[in-house]
Amino acid sequence: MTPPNSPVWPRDTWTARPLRSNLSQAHRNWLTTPDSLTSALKTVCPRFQVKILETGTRFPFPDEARLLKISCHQQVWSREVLLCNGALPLVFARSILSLRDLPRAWPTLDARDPRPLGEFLFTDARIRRTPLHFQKLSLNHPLRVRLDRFPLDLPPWARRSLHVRQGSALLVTEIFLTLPPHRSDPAQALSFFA
Ligand SMILES: C=C(O[C@@H]1C=C(C(=O)O)C=C[C@H]1O)C(=O)O
Repeated sequence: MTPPNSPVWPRDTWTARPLRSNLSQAHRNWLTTPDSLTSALKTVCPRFQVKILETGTRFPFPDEARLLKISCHQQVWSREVLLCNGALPLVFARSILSLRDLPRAWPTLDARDPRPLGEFLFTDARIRRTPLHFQKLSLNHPLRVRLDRFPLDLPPWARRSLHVRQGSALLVTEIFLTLPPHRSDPAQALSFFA
């Protein structure tokens, strides 16, 4: 079921391995960065900051509702931000969580907290993260529509994973708008294309 008067929603084509596509090695490496994206960005962005775009309760997109096993008509806790280096937006990030889980499993989660979610998602031992999945967003994907207002100079690949705490899943989706400054750490040499 899709919300009333919604556009035609794209197929759900999330995959555990980005397909061979017009992806630069640098873009692939950033897309597959394990652990905290915030931590990785801070190593190359001297003026790293989170710009909160929107917080509140929203309807999930169909491919989000399917992953969270909820209805599209069930509102979720929602937070959308830009991860920036100074005034330059690097990553658009959208995090959603079923409202019924919020107080029990995520009692301290505050959508308006100016700190990056990554600062506690990767420090709380009770939170388990699922493997990253990827999708090249079609033009009519609702996330792509969200990006229309920002400069996008990369192929529109998104990554997402669940952060699970006490059985409740926070879905985090991220899209790189432009590549951060070059990283020289050996981790960047990682490639998931066997
Ligand atoms: C999950 C992380 O947190 C980042 C920060 C977010 C925020 O502050 O809303 C959202 C998604 C991530 O880009 C991370 O650092 O990996």
